[in-house]
Amino acid sequence: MAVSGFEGFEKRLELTFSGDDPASGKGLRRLDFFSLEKVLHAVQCTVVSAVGNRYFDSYVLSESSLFVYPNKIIIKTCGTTQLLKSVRPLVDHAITMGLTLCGCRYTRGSFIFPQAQPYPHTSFKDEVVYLEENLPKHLSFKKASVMNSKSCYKWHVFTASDEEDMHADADADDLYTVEICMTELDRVLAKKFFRRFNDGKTGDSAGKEMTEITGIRDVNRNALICDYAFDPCGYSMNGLDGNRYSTVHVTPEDGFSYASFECVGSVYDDREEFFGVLQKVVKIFRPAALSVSTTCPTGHEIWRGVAKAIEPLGMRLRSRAADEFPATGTVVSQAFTTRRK
Ligand SMILES: C[S@+](CC[C@H](N)C(=O)[O-])C[C@H]1O[C@@H](n2cnc3c(N)ncnc32)[C@H](O)[C@@H]1O
Repeated sequence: MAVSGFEGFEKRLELTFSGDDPASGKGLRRLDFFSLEKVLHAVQCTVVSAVGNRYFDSYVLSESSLFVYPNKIIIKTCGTTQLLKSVRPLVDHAITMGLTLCGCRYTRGSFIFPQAQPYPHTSFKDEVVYLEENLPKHLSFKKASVMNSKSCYKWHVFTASDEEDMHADADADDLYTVEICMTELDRVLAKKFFRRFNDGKTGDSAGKEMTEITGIRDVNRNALICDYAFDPCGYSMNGLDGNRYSTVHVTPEDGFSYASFECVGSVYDDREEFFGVLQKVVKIFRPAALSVSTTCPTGHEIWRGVAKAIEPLGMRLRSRAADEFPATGTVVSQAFTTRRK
């Protein structure tokens, strides 16, 4: 842990692969646990809990989460982890399974303690150079951007795609991703993510209790939840609802408190339901500042209405930035703070 405090802001990497696995259809899910642990060792985190369903496997990590689909891997890590060190080994493992990397997306907010980050996370420039050096050369359609650059909530985005991904039918993918980063959590609410000294509970049982008492269970009652409470504080959970994941991570310590929520949805889903989820999440933490970043197939404006959902909760939209990324779609980053700020 950094001397200054725990870095809650996650780095998030999504790798998409092409190629068939007609025998089992399991693709990357065939990657054995020992190999996964080795990759995570390079990143400097470990698995603390795991659960899978018909569609994907989910792992709660000592520093956030990992999701493995047959043709996609999403890793999100916080603290001083070296997430990008997973790129090479994951691409190499995939090759042994007959899969080829066709898309890469890396996103993160602005670190609270940037000076504590190890290489290659020392700056966004270093991260981009590292990615360019470690991604296969056929991913030649690249773009890097720092969005909302005037706000304290800068949103860093890097994408790379191959020719096939560039010409894939954009309408075939109806999924969007929402990443919410919250800071300066309400102190009373943040206390719920602390454990009592010697509570006699396991990380799993304490996690289950936090999921219930904080209202996280109510965000999506259909989800199968894999949760974990750290000692003396901190919380992580992965939700599995069919082929869709959601994830919550909490660093409740005063002075650098942080919580994140991420989920996927379909552009054809009921928007009101999505806004309801946003409101539930904000009410669980009542942060003084938050950002909502949506990544969505171009032409579907999922970001519209986000401010309408969040402003009635006493927050004001301070900045909004949008940008297009090849084969990825439209990314919109919106930053809010409480009205009193
Ligand atoms: C891993 S969790 C959640 C991470 C997530 N990115 C976030 O900050 O919301 C981090 C919280 O757990 C606490 N924690 C306690 N033991 C930990 C451990 N062994 N590894 C990582 N975090 C631990 C940290 O102090 C912090 O409050």
